[in-house]
Amino acid sequence: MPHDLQFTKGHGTGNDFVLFHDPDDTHDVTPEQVRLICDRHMGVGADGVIRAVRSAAVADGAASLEEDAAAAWFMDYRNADGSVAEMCGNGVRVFVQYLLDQGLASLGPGETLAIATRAGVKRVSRSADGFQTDMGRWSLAGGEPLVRAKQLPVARPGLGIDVGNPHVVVAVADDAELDAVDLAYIPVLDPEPADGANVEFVVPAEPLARDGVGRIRMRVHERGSGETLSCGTGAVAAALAVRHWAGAAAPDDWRVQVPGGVLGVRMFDADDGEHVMLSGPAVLVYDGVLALG
Ligand SMILES: N[C@@H](CCC[C@H](N)C(=O)O)C(=O)O
Repeated sequence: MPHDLQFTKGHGTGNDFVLFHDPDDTHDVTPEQVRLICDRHMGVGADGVIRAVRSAAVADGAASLEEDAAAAWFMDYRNADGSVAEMCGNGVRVFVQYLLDQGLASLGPGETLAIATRAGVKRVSRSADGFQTDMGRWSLAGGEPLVRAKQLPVARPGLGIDVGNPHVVVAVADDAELDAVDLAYIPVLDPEPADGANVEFVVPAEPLARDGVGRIRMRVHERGSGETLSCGTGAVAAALAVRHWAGAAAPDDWRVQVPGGVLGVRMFDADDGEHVMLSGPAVLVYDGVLALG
């Protein structure tokens, strides 16, 4: 049914989203509507749409409530092409800022807010650069597909990493090669993962670690959204991949420079094994109303 969509535009290091709340799951958007909202000429323009729904109102959210009864809000994330994604690392910080701004949640200093996602419960707290999110466990998954991309002179082996959603990280020769890759074209993976993948192109800094911190430059082609200025889960996958390639001497603290800014990634031991923390800013830019046909 046609209705006015009251939305907020926000971003995390330039990865931009249209956010709205639909507490009782009564105003979901169709894939066509998501494509229109995200269209930078015909709509608002965004890399994705984030709907805030009470966890109890949707099956995916109810699953998270079993994991943590405090995870009252479910982050329903859609890519710009209308497809559904399990998780968005930048999005979850912006989602928390949105919940706070709307008076739907509170988060004092030192407190943690549990957010339901399709990749399980993520715990967010305040940090010096904005918010930090415990992204939980990760795994090497998806093998080592060959990556071909426009203006990449040779096919290079990637590393498949699952951080709740699928990624393939590929190291390129140097900054010039990173700048030259044309991500207006979808990178080709061989073999192609069944559910597709976000593809990160990285250049680790030399020397790898200064002051115990590793530094990486990254560009990304996101599944369902194309090239974006940043990808939080991609930054996590990039740091994990570079540490994997570097071996035992590699640090657990990383700064990942993306076209839209800098994200922090830190690996740490938790009760159930190694977790990864992602930190960065969350900015709300403006509110608006869009007539949805
Ligand atoms: N930009 C996000 C990731 C969004 C989902 C991704 N495109 C997918 O399909 O998995 C981030 O910051 O993590």
